[in-house]
Amino acid sequence: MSKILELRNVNKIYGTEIKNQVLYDINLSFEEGSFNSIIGQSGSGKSTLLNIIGTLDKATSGDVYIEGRDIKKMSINQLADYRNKTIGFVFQFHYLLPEFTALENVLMPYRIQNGKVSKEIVRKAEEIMNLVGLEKVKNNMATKMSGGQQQRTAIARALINNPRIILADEPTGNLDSDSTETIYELLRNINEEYKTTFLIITHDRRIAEKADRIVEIKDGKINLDIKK
Ligand SMILES: Nc1ncnc2c1ncn2[C@@H]1O[C@H](COP(=O)(O)OP(=O)(O)OP(=O)(O)O)[C@@H](O)[C@H]1O
Repeated sequence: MSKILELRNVNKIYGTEIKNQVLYDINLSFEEGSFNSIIGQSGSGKSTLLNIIGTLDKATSGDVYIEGRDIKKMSINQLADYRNKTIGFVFQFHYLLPEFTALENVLMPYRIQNGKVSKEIVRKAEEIMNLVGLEKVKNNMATKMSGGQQQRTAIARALINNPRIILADEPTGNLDSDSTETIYELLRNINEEYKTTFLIITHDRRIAEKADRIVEIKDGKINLDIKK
């Protein structure tokens, strides 16, 4: 397997006058197609780490390589392209657009990237929605679905552009334990079917232990790194 992500000596400091160092010299790499969980107490720096990998935030120092490319050397356009094509994001709060249907929400990243959608891409969106068990509610307004259905819509949306990496920040944080299990099985299936690399932040140790690797962040440092 090859490395799809690598962080070298990544530090993050927030603030200019009052400095708050949140990440200390993080060195980590992730194999293509691996299923990883990131755990740690609230405030330990998990989201900051994921946001840096997703280029939503910048490291104060250190290097991040994605598919072997140094993200510091990418232009703004290349970075936007990378965010859209290589990465799929899933957040605790799914940020679906309420005035659109589930299907239209799933199509949105494609529309943003390409301007318009073809029949083919609508078919693909429908296939993904079938995969995540949304065939019956695909034309419902986003607000007229259950929490679990909304989260599955967000997962389908993250998949539409065939990302190589999915970054998920507490994707089941607001769901009950049955829906949590279902969503994790779904993410695992996607990982196995498409060999998509997953980095998932979770508070739930039970869920974390199902991953191939558990990285624990404590006070901005890697405290544990367990590979199975
Ligand atoms: N944009 C920001 N500006 C300033 N400080 C921030 C910012 N984002 C996060 N922090 C600080 O960085 C630290 C780490 O936050 P982060 O969100 O990465 O933690 P976390 O482990 O994801 O926590 P949680 O599990 O509660 O989501 C916290 O002390 C937080 O206050």
